[in-house]
Amino acid sequence: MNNGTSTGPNNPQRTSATVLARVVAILFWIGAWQIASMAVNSEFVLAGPLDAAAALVRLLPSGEFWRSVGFSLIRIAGGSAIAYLVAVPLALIAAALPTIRTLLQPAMSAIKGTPIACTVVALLIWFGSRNISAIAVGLAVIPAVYFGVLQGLDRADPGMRDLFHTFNAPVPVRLLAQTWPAIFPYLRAASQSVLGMSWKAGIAAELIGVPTGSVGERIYQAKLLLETADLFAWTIAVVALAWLFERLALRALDATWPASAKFALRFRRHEPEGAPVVKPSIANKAPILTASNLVCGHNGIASSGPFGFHLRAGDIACIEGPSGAGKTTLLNTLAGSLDPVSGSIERGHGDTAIAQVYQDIRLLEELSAIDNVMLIASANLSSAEARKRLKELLPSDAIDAPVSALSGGQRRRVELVRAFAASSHLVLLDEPFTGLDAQARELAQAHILAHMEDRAVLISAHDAASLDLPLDAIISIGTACHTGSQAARP
Ligand SMILES: Nc1ncnc2c1ncn2[C@@H]1O[C@H](COP(=O)(O)OP(=O)(O)OP(=O)(O)O)[C@@H](O)[C@H]1O
Repeated sequence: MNNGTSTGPNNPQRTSATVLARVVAILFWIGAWQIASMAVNSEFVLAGPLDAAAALVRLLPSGEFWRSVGFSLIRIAGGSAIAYLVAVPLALIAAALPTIRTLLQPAMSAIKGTPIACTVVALLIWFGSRNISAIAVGLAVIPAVYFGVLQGLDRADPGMRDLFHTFNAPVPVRLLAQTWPAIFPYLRAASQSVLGMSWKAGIAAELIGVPTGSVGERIYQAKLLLETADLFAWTIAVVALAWLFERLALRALDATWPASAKFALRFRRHEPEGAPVVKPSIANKAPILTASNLVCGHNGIASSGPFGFHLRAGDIACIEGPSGAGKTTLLNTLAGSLDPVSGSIERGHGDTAIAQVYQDIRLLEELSAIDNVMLIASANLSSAEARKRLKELLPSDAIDAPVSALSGGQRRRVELVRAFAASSHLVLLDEPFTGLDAQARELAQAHILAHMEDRAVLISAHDAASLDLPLDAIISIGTACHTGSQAARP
């Protein structure tokens, strides 16, 4: 029976019960520690928690305590920060250049696999003891971050990569809005495991090198003088510092997404002053794009074609064919996301700019509809104009909400607005009306006609007759055999 009581993970009763259970568990172990120290009955061998707490209370007000903490904190935090600054760019370079990746692989694996204690002895000989913790921390953090980032890049969503590539987004936009979210979860997981460990590595290095003024030196002195209570007090302080450091660093990392995508809005592509949003039409209406004997497929295996057609400024053409005929494959080949199996695609302008609406939704889910549009839009398109265009197809309250909160049909309409907000010669639309009701479909078709200006538009559909658009050409793709026949514009 449902008595109205929430039983989910956010239930406050459950949360406070969980906290209480944890406190009880901690108290249990502190009690066990106290009983063990009372049984041993020697403060030198095993000081109890009360002795350690008393020692900590004695240490906390002393300037020497905070100077030692500051000494080690600067080196451990500094070593970690430098390690990130080295490892992230190295991973980006290694992901782009296989030779560099192969070259770095054994070095990173060796650093990762070598115990810190062994490394520290050599580091002491080379660099002395003063900054030993920073170097040891750097060596612990670099491989973890490097391999984490590399894994993120290897598993980056190829669809989002194609999106930024097809729309020819500037490099800073790609790095901040595509690369960063791809590596972010992997970097976070690596950071979670390595940041707490960095304190262990740093303090272990200080215990071996005993640099003057460090936490390691204070722990070493406590051990020499058999001040077990002080030893435990320093250990508690180090554990607390490591915990705090990890929490703050992870919070700072968490704050970077989706902030980085919003920051990327500053780097939108700038067209020359006063240039129209649409690229200037090609002289004499020469073809924007010509496909000759074009055979399309995946991994070198042909699935449709050969195609022969051309598209000129202002053309609206339809690729028509049943499910599985090869419409998406042809569009992705024209966009440059897939290589042709054979034949050629000639771009009339050399730099024929392409915008695309994909069959699967490709939006930055955490960003609003307006931010998704503005990220890709021509820098000459004002935010007010983008908002106006979105309002043609979406309710007002959907424009500033994260797109993850929109319906499938609404998200598709955001993609449509984005495609015509970008500066382009050719817009490829892959079944753009999927999931739209009759009225939304009508509005979407009107949006295309209102904003295509001098662009060519190539649109895929199962049946060209279902489109209420003035078509200049229909490219029909056959059924079972997947070989294409097409009617090029006369
Ligand atoms: N990534 C892939 N690797 C290998 N083959 C693929 C891949 N994607 C699609 N195919 C194959 O290519 C052929 C054409 O698929 P495509 O998605 O282009 O068809 P479509 O006409 O767009 O279909 P639909 O209308 O269902 O979207 C199909 O036989 C499909 O199985």
